[in-house]
Amino acid sequence: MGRGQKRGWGGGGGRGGGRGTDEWKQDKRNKGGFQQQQPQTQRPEYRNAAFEEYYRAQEVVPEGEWEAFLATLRRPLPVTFRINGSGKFADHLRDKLTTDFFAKLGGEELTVDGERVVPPRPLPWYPNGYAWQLEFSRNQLRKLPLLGAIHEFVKHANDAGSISRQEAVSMVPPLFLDVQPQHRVLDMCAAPGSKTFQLLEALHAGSTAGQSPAGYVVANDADFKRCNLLTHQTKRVCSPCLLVVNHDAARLPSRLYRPAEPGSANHGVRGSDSRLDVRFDRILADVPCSGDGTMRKSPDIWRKWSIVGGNSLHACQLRIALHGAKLLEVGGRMVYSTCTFNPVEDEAVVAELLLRCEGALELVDVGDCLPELRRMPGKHTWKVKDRNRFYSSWSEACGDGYKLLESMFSSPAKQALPLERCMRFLPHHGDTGGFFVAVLRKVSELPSASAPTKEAEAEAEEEDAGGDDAAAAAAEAAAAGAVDGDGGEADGGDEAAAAAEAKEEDAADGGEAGPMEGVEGEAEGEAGPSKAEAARGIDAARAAAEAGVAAAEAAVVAFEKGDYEAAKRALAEAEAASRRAALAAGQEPRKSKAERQKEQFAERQMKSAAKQAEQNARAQAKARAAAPKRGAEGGEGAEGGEGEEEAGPSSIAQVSWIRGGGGRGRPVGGKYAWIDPVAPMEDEAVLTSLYDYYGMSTDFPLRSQLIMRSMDRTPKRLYFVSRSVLDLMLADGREALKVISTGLKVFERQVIRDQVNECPYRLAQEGLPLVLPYITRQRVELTAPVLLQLLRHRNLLLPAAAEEEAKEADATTPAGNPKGTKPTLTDPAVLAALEPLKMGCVVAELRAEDARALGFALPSRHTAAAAAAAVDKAAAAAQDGAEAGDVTGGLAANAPLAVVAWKGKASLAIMVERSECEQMIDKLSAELEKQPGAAPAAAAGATA
Ligand SMILES: C[S@@+](CC[C@H](N)C(=O)[O-])C[C@H]1O[C@@H](n2cnc3c(N)ncnc32)[C@H](O)[C@@H]1O
Repeated sequence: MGRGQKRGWGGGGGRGGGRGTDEWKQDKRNKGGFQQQQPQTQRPEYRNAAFEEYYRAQEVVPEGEWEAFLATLRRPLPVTFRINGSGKFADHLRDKLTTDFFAKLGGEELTVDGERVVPPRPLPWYPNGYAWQLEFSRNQLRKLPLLGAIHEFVKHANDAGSISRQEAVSMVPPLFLDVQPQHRVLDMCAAPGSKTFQLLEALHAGSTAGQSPAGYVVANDADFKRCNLLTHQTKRVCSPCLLVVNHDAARLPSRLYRPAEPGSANHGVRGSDSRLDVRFDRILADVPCSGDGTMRKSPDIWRKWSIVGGNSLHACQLRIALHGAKLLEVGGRMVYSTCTFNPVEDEAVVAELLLRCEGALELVDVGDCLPELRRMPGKHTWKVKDRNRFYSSWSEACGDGYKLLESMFSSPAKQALPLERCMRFLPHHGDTGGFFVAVLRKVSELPSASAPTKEAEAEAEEEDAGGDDAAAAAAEAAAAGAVDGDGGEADGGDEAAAAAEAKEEDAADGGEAGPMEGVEGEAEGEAGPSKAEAARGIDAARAAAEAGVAAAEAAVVAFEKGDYEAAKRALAEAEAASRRAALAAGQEPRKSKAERQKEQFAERQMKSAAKQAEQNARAQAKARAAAPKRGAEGGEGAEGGEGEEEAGPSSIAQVSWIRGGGGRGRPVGGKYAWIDPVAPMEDEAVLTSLYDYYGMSTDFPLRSQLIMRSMDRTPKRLYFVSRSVLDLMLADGREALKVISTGLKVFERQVIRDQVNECPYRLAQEGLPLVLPYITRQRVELTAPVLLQLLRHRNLLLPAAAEEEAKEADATTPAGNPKGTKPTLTDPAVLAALEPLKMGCVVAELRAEDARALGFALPSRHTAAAAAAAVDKAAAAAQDGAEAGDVTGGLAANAPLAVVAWKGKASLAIMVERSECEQMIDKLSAELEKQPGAAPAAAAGATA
């Protein structure tokens, strides 16, 4: 496809430099992820002399390939996607795409208006043929119905979570990380979460429904809003093993402290807290970068590119990488990646990291892995340029260079490192974007890390005990400001402030000088205030921010009392203090992140107070009303039950621990008061009703691993967290971790007004694969045709109600059909099985016999002990290098076919999103059609 042509499913049109942010914008603009290319006349000219001069000089492109490199960069990016999960369903999707669609396109010779249709191709290096590349022009899409059908299919699959659209080279770093189910994994710069998704999939590989792997993934991003996006994007993995946190990656807590239990001999004794050194087996440092490898997707970078972007991010990237090295377990693996070609952000960071770690970290030779993935070896020498000229060495630049750091330069010591083991992916080699990946292994403790001094430890405890959340908030605001809204360029002042505070954190963290030393100093020396100035700024920032937090807490108290005027005054005070904190931290007097968060928090409090008052009034009115009202019955209508919470001060839950925010109902406001809390569900009445109603085996750890994200006694949703994630949160008694989200939604509150409500919670479809094996009641098995019928119609009348309907239905339609007759459940075996079940939530699942015949996962029933044993077995097998099984559990895509449904008086209705239903319909009917002698009608399911 030539430069002037429009691509039907192209990237393009993105604003700004950062790939992460740009991916986010694309996702927001176009849910299906397939956007139309802008007409060429609206495009900027794809030239940038500074870019060309810089990269010609760096010699990152092999001799003779420069024109091909530039030409490819100027073309839009083909669409690439990967199939989520693995095992039968993933294979089914791949095979369907191949046989039903791609094969029908024929070979190379297909043309539309003389333009060749590029055949879809699997990415040859991606395992199992699960990743594909498509490249159709808009004209082709319009004129060739089959391409339109492919477009629709892929769009639906994307919506339903069966595939993920992701840039080809962005799929690479997780593949080199080699995550196994027992690993503690950290994704340092995770939003919007496409790689976190892959990491979670790898963690769950080999587990079956009902199992949680022993490991976990901590996904971090400095940007609060993007953390929410990350939470949303990774929801589809349905994992209880994910913890999303919001920190500057270079300041992620490396130690957690757990106070002695109340009642124990040491309770309240200073210094008696137990300490957990936070370490990870796998770390992905996919750092913020100048993003010029994404030019094909974000052509704006052609216009914006300048040398400043990469140079100003180098120190931040190095700080993140160094902190990653510190958090890495000995024997563990870390992948450092960027989407830039720039050696200053790539090899320079890796080389400096290796030198500072003095042999504790080494580059892994992955030359044998993914041999079909073409790559260029890393470079040993490169040049550094400031706004004036190129320099070949630090000695040449140290007097004259503008805002340059020694760590940016190559040196004889760096040249001796095996930097050729780094990998650079060039766009014209695989028709992709550009990327850089280095795979590192920690072979010993970092220098000086193993023996922090006594003073440093005492200092660290002092610092932690002080609970300087305000300073942390100010620092995080500064750190987050280091990347502009479009995900790329550092702002010198913010960067320096963040760096200064990072230094403070390092001291508090045990004074591990060694490899960390100098990064911040250099950044300060060149780009920001002096150390003394920075320290004074921090003190002032801390004082102001503490005042801000106190005022915000006063605002919360006032809101809770209903004194809105006092609350507004306190909020104004909090805002002013927050502005002072930002100024003192060396930021521009624009609104800081902390300010915005506090404002949003206050706004939420205001809304929640108003809602509470309204609910109170409603509850009172309801109590006064004598006559029972007819309630919603089943199906989507029943979801209205969510608003049925009682209100008032008595509705605040009393729990044994809280992490994160707390807000309303939390006596001291909580460290991160503006974030939803994480607290255990400890209401015995609710727990008992869950166990009883669903007949859950008592070894399923609802009592310890069910959490809520609000302090209401009747929270709307209940989430299940894996033991490993829970342990991490419990170890964090001082709330060093700023938890944004965790847990897999397993129950949702559901109250039906005219029905005795035996259990106030229905199951949530996303948590079903996890809990179903432990459920012994309220399950009904359906034959494949009946399940298909239910999925298609969503609501099936029960016979008695159907008779009523029929009586009411007068005469017939003009076509002679009975008027008003709705799809009805008539299968006697299913009706008999449904009969003894209580009204309310039920699980409708494909019966074992049909599942076996059609090759689906069997409905499973097992105990927690058996699941734990299976997890251990899988972990041991993984450690021995055995292949993971072909079933990936914890992922809805590979669970047995089952849906959350509602048995009402008149009908059986399912409570599953339409797009998910469509995927199930597709899978089920495809398998039914394959059955010998299957009539198309049978495959289509009964329609009456
Ligand atoms: C390249 S994007 C990450 C893309 C992501 N790994 C993915 O595959 O979806 C870089 C991310 O780093 C975040 N970020 C920037 N500075 C950071 C810092 N100091 N600490 C942690 N995250 C940071 C940005 O908000 C952005 O989301």
